Amino acid sequence: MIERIAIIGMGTMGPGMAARLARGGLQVSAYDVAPAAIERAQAMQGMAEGVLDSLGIAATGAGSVRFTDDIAVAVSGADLVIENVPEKIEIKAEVYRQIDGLVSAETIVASDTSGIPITQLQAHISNPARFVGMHWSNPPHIIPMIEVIAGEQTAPETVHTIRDFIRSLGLLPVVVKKDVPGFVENRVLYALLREVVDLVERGVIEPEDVDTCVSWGIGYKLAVVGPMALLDMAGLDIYNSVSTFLNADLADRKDVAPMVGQKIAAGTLGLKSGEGIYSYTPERITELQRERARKLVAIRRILEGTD
Ligand SMILES: NC(=O)C1=CN([C@@H]2O[C@H](COP(=O)(O)OP(=O)(O)OC[C@H]3O[C@@H](n4cnc5c(N)ncnc54)[C@H](O)[C@@H]3O)[C@@H](O)[C@H]2O)C=CC1
Ligand SMILES: Cc1ncc(C(=O)O)c(C(=O)O)c1O
Repeated sequence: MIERIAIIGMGTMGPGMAARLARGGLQVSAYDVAPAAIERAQAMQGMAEGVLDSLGIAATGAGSVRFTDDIAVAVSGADLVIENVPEKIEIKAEVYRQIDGLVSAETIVASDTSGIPITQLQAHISNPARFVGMHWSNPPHIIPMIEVIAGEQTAPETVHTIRDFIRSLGLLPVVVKKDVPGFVENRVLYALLREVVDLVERGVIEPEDVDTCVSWGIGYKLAVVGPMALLDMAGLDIYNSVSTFLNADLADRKDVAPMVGQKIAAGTLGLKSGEGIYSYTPERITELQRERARKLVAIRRILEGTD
């Protein structure tokens, strides 16, 4: 039974995850190596709780989030540790080395990796049978789908425990059957992102217009009709006809588009640096976060039939 959870890494994903798990009645310990990240995560709890209220997610039991700057305190007695540090194998491996001697043989260690194969990650931990991929989607307190991925050495019961645990929280587990890079969600997303970056780079369309095209075209529709169901809605004959001339013309570069490297070299990373594809003032960032949360909540409530 999972009751005590440690989250290692309180950056973009950790704070919302902590709030959502606490709302499910869990005792959450939240740790980060950077004191500023802990402070920011503490400050964000109120906002995340407000969003959970507006989603109509009632508290099940007396869950809590306790912040600590000591990893040993964080993982002590944990039934589940969720590693949530940057997407670099060496950083994740160092965390596994640190927690290895601190957790029990029963503790499940899960990684929120966006797509590093679980088989590669579990090579760095002494109990790989209890190691599993648990890939949340951003913002994690709002998006209900979580991918569950086994590596070659993950025990089937570890996958079942995490899948059932996610379900018990009222969330939607999707078990990915093969440990492919990017799993499923990010393979689909990155196929789309490669194409839109290529279209903008080639001057086919402006960034604002591609956002309108995707959000109000396929994006809006896909929230209601999944891509496999969409094939039936359009007709497989249409898909076949379009694919015969279009597939050969789609972006297929193996490296990352130069536009992205140029922006990173200029220090323009997106919201976190105030400029990326678009420019943002600090006020606009706060406004956007509120507006996006409000709209995602409204759409989710409609899709769930609660509004
Ligand atoms: N940002 C996103 O949209 C999503 C990210 N992910 C994945 O989740 C993981 C975390 O991503 P983000 O939250 O975006 O990263 P982030 O860079 O925003 O935050 C990572 C946090 O880890 C902390 N950290 C670094 N080394 C540490 C260590 N040794 N011990 C403890 N804390 C440490 C950093 O101080 C930072 O606060 C990555 O694997 C990422 O690929 C998964 C889903 C969505
Ligand atoms: C750009 C990007 N990359 C990775 C992820 C992820 O799920 O790991 C996301 C996300 O939205 O969650 C993302 O937007």
